[in-house]
Amino acid sequence: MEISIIGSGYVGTTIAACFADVGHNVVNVDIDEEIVETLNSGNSPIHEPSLDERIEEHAGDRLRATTDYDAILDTDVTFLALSTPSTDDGHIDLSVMEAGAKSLGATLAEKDDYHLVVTKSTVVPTTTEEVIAPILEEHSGKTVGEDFDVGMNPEFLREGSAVDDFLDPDKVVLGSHTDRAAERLRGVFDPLLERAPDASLVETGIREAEMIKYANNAFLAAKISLVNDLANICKEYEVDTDEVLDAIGLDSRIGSEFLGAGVGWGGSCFPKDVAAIVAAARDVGYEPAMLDAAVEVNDNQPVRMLDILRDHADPDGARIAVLGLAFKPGTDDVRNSRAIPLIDALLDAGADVVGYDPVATENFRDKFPDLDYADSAESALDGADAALVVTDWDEFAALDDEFDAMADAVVVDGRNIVTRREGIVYESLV
Ligand SMILES: NC(=O)c1ccc[n+]([C@@H]2O[C@H](COP(=O)([O-])OP(=O)(O)OC[C@H]3O[C@@H](n4cnc5c(N)ncnc54)[C@H](O)[C@@H]3O)[C@@H](O)[C@H]2O)c1
Ligand SMILES: O=c1ccn([C@@H]2O[C@H](COP(=O)(O)OP(=O)(O)O[C@H]3O[C@H](CO)[C@@H](O)[C@H](O)[C@H]3O)[C@@H](O)[C@H]2O)c(=O)[nH]1
Repeated sequence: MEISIIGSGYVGTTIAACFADVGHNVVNVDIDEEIVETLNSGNSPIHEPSLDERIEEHAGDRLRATTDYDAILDTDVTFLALSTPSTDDGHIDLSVMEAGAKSLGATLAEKDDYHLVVTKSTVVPTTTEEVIAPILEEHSGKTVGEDFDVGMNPEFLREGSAVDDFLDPDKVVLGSHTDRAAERLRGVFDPLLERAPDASLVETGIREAEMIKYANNAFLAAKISLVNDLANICKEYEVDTDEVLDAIGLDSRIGSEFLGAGVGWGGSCFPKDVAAIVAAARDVGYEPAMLDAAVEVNDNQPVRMLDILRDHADPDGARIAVLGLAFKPGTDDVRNSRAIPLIDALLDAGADVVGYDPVATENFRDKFPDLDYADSAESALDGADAALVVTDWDEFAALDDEFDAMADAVVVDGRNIVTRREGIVYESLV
C-alpha cells in the first residue's frame, strides 16, 4: 500500500521505517528540512535502537521524505503523526494538528480518488470527528464519509524499544466509522499482523480509539504512582520494597510489569496525556480524583529525593553529579525528564550541578545551556560531593570504583539500580 505520514518525529519516523519494513511504500512529510535530508540520506533523526538499520535499508527505496504535501496525492492513506503538547492549563494544544490538517485538506482538494486520513497522534475523544474532519472538509471542499474518511489508530510504542513495540505489539487498535475505512486500515496492518500473530486486533469507533490511548497511559502512570506510594510507606517502615513489589507482581491480576518504584514517570507522553485527560474530564464536569492523586505522588518523588540528599549533604555550594538526563534509558528524549525538576531544585538550593547522560546531553543542553556537563559518569563523579541517579541506564548499575573519586561518596539512587553499597553513603529513594 502507498502510505503518507505527516510529521517525522519520534512516532512518524519509527512507524514509517516499520511500515516500509513490512512491505509498504512510505513517504514522510515534515516541515523540518533537516529531518527530511537526514532521512533521505539513510539516517535516523532520532536515537532509537534498531531504527538506523531499517532507515538505511529502506531509504531511497520504500521510504522517502519530503517537505512537499503534494506527496500525499500518490498515496492511499495518510497518518497524522504530529505533536499534541499541553497548554499551560494541561489541555491538549491542537495548533500543530490544525496546521497539518489545513495543509493536508488543501492538498486533498487536488486528489481525484478516495482517501483515508488517520489520526495517529494522541488526541482527546471527539477531536478527530469534531476538529480534524471539519478542517479537512473546509480546506478540501470535500465531504467526510463520501469523498474521504477519517479514522483513528492510537500508538502504544515506548521510546527506547519503539521498533520492537511497533512490529510486535500487544494490540492494534483501529477506529473507524465506515466499512471502507475499516477495510483500508486493515490493509495497512495486515502484513504487520501476519508477522505478529499474537497481537490482538481491536476494531472500534473513532472516539473509543481516542479514549483507549488515554486510558492506557493513565492506567500505567497511575500504576507507577501507586507503586511509589506503597514504596514510600515501605521505606518509612524499613520494609524491603523490592521483595514486596516482586511478590505482588506474582499475582496475575497485578502483573510484574511497570512496578519500577523510584523518582517517577516523565517523558513526552505520560505527563501531558494524564494532564490532558484530567482537563478534558473537568471540561465535562467530572473530577478525576485518582488521576489527580497520581500526578501529586509523581510530583512529590523528586522532592523526596532532595530531602534524602539533605539528610546526608547540604546542596548549597556542593558539587552534585546528576547521573541520567534522558526521561528513561534507551532514548535521547529529555521531555519532562525527572532530571528537570531535580536540577531546578538543586540550582535553587545553590548547588553546583554537573550532569551526565550517555546520549541525551545535547538535548538537555538546549534546556540548561549553562549547566556543567561531563562526558562520562566517571568524570561527573570525580570530585563530586554527592550523586543523584535519575535514569536507569545499565552503565550506572555497573558503577563501582568510580565512586571512590568522589569528594564525599554520597549516592542517592532514584532508580534503585546501583549495586555497590560498601564504602559509600548509599540511600535509595524507595
Ligand atoms: N513519542 C512517543 O513515544 C509517542 C508514542 C505514542 C504516541 N505519541 C503521540 O504521537 C504524536 C507525535 O509525537 P512525537 O513524539 O512523534 O512528536 P514529535 O514532536 O517528535 O514530532 C512531530 C513532527 O512533526 C513535524 N511537524 C510540525 N508541524 C508540521 C506540519 N505542519 N507539517 C508536517 N510536519 C510538521 C515536526 O517537525 C516534528 O518532526 C503525539 O500526539 C504523541 O502524544 C508519541
Ligand atoms: O516501572 C516503571 C516503568 C516506567 N517508569 C517511568 O515511566 C516513564 C515512561 O516510561 P515508558 O512507559 O517505558 O516510556 P514511554 O516511551 O513514555 O511510553 C509510554 O508513553 C507512550 C506515549 O504515549 C506510549 O505509547 C507507551 O505505551 C507508554 O508506555 C519513564 O519516565 C520511566 O522511567 C517508572 O518509573 N517505572
